Amino acid sequence: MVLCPVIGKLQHKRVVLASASPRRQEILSNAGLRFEVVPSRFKEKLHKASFATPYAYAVETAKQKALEVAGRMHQARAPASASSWKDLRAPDVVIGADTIVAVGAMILEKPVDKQDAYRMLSRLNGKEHSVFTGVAIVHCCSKDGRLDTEVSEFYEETTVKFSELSEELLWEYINSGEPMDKAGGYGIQALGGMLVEYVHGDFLNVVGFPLNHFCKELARLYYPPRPEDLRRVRHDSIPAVDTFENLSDSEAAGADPGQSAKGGRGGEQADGDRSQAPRALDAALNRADSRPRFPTGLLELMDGFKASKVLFTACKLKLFDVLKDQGPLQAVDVARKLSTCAGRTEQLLDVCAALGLLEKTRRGYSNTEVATLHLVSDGEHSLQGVAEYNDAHVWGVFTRLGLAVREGSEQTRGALGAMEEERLSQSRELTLQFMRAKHSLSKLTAHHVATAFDLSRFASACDLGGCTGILARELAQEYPRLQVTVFDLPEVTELSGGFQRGGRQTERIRFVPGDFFKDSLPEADLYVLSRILQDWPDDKLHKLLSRISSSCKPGGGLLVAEAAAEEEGASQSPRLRTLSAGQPRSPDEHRRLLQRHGFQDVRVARAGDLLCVVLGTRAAP
Ligand SMILES: Cc1cn([C@@H]2O[C@H](COP(=O)(O)OP(=O)(O)OP(=O)(O)O)[C@@H](O)[C@H]2O)c(=O)[nH]c1=O
Repeated sequence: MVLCPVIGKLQHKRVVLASASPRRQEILSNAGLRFEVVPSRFKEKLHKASFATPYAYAVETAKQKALEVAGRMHQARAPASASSWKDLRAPDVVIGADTIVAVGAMILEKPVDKQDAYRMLSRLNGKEHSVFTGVAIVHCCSKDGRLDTEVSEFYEETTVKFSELSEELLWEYINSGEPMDKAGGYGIQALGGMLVEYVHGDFLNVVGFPLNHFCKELARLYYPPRPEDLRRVRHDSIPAVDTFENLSDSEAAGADPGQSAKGGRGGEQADGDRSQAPRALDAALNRADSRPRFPTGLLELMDGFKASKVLFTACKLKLFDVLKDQGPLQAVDVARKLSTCAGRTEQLLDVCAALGLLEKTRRGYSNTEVATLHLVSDGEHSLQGVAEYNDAHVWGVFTRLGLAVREGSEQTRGALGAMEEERLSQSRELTLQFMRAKHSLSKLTAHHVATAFDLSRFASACDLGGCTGILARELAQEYPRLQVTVFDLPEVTELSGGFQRGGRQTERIRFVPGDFFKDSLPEADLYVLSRILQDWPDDKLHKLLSRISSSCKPGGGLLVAEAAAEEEGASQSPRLRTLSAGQPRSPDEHRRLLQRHGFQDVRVARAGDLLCVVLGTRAAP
């Protein structure tokens, strides 16, 4: 995965493709680049004879295309302008490209009509020619209202050989209409591919964009040190989220108490910051001298809470639901539908787009695939419940983290993740929120847990802390003989009815209220603990395992599914660890834990990306 980080360098920038070519758009979006399309109005009218080589012409045309768009967008943002771009951030990067076909010194562009296409194709017939694409990457920066640009340019050459083609075939091809919007009068990616005997070089370069060279150029711009560029270091934080730094409404102020001290970088100033050409910055960051490397990961961590809050807020406002039903929508229309402030809504939408949750095009904002799948409330795989619970509860719990660490008291231990415990004393609404969160997470993992091992030898199972019964349903579906008991606190089992869907297997599932620390456990051949141990500190965990061990018959089983830590002693990713009160454990540590409590033949398997699943058999006492 060499290319992703390179493309990722542009992730938080406003990138504009100054091209109407659908092929370029496709090549770049397939590569994972997020950008807007603003076709250039630059007329391809440079005097060809004044260029020493065909590629010099292509490069200059590409540059003029990109500069025209950068200039137009910059001007449109001027206060006097009536343009709809006025309120938008200026582009950080504008990409222009120009593809030409060259036979010797002759340059062929797009044919103007069928006769022109015929002239071009006849010239190419049976011969080798070169396809050049010139590319310009223009980094823009607004200084005192003036547009400052830094241009990187390059070209790529590919050699193409046409077969000997009959007149009839050429005309048939011309009449297909394909040649008309393509340099040299052919499209190698479609019917034109049949005319081609061989290609030497980058195929995508012929199609319209040399992706490989582009990535190398980005790597050159963003990674290696260049001593002449080591002029200054700037902090290029998470720009998209910075957008909210000058929020003045009370919610934002509460979320970021330190923001007023930062001196609120507003629109123009922030633009100037983030629009810096990357070379000076990144080269400086990678310098080989004694200065430390730029702590990008650390700074992202510092800002991570803002991104979470943006996501929670968008979910709470039902932003993704509105866009699912009615998108794409412009910011004002979203604001109208949500009854929110238009300016702030636009900021929220832009940040969501920068975070990859929304797509922004000229037609407006729409959900990305991940938002459609996981952030729309009624989706089968919706994680809205997790967002809602984290926002309503976990967020507040974590604000007491300092106190919890200092005092270590029972009341504040929840700040380290023992949500279960804290939930007990809370309201019915909070219990429901917790259940919705667990329900949506279980939906993601239940199938993996149920199928990590062949459990068909067990006739009955008891899912301890099984909440809404998602895993129980999956187990019952997977093992047609299996009777499953869901054992959870009375306030949970009481509310679990609201989460049930009908289905043949439900008669094999029963819900039993109880506390696994106090009440006797229902009888079962197999006990299941899915994402339970991580919520408890060692003393409670050993108490629970020893109770299970006493209830389990020899030959019975214990199936444990937990967030996976990579290896011995390795900690889990922060994403997982923040949910845990207990220690993160590696698969081997889980194995030893089960062995210590009388289980043998302990086997370990991975379940999806998230969980490790451990199965042990109760030895005879
Ligand atoms: C040889 C070849 C070219 N093309 C297309 O030819 C256009 C070149 O014209 P351009 O002037 O560089 O681009 P444009 O289409 O006018 O767009 P713009 O960048 O806005 O000027 C681009 O489309 C290319 O994909 C193909 O699709 N397949 C091929 O095999």
